[in-house]
Amino acid sequence: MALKVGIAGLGAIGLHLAKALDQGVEGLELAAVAARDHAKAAANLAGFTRKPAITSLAGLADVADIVVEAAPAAVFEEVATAAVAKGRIFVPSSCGALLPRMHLIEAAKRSGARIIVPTGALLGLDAVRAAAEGDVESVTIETRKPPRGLVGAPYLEKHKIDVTVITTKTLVFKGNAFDAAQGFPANVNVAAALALAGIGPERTMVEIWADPEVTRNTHTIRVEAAAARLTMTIENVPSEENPRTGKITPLSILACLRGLTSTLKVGS
Ligand SMILES: NC(=O)C1=CN([C@@H]2O[C@H](COP(=O)(O)OP(=O)(O)OC[C@H]3O[C@@H](n4cnc5c(N)ncnc54)[C@H](OP(=O)(O)O)[C@@H]3O)[C@@H](O)[C@H]2O)C=CC1
Ligand SMILES: O=C([O-])CC(=O)C(=O)O
Repeated sequence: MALKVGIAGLGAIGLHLAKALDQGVEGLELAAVAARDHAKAAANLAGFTRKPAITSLAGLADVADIVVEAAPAAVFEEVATAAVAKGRIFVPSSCGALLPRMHLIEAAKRSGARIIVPTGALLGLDAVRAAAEGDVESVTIETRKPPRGLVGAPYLEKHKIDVTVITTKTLVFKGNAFDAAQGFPANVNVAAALALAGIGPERTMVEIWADPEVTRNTHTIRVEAAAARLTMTIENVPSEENPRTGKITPLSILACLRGLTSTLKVGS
């Protein structure tokens, strides 16, 4: 029987994922979505072959085996708490919001839920996880975004940094992944995912650059480990709906969901 999928948020990630599931993915069925604006959601779902139910954020966990969170970080807790309490498979996009809520992992152990953080807009988490089974000296991520992809970040507002007037590449943040995720909740979920895959949010170091010379959201990770040295870069095409979000993100989550049911799964 197909696993039922619920999606919180129908934006750059959620709507693309919903469309892909509606087109048919073996072993998965789109059962429900949660949206802020139900009329807008109904319009977005109008052409779907099988219309999913529209529920509340917490209500997704009542009908879905797999709850995908693809909403603003501000509502993460509502989706996550219900999914974990009901023992579902929880797939967070706003994984930066998981860092200050590690109690959810203990709650998942009690309920039987699983929390599966997708690679999302990043790359190489298979190799980082493998390296972290041994000794790792350092993990860093350097993120370069067109300035418009950083607008609205609380860290920039707090420090009165106006990225819209930047004309040359500028380092706007340097620190650990925990602080990066708090200061840039809609911009560097990749840093949180990297931290969770490797050596944790305190030891994972992050640089964020506002760079008018780049057109893509570009992430370079560097790992110095006993078993290997890794340097990898991904250059993400920003999505039309949300320039902060690379187009690869819903594709990565789709690949992650396929991996939950497929007979052949490639990569760790
Ligand atoms: N892990 C990763 O690699 C990546 C993670 N992300 C993160 O994933 C999350 C989603 O990103 P993205 O799809 O680009 O964001 P969008 O802003 O494009 O979409 C978010 C959606 O959530 C909806 N929404 C807002 N409030 C609520 C609510 N209370 N209940 C239900 N739905 C709500 C919005 O509706 P409306 O438009 O009507 O307000 C919108 O449809 C973000 O936190 C983002 O930072 C993004 C890229 C990569
Ligand atoms: O990590 C994020 O939140 C989004 C991001 O940088 C990208 O999509 O390239």
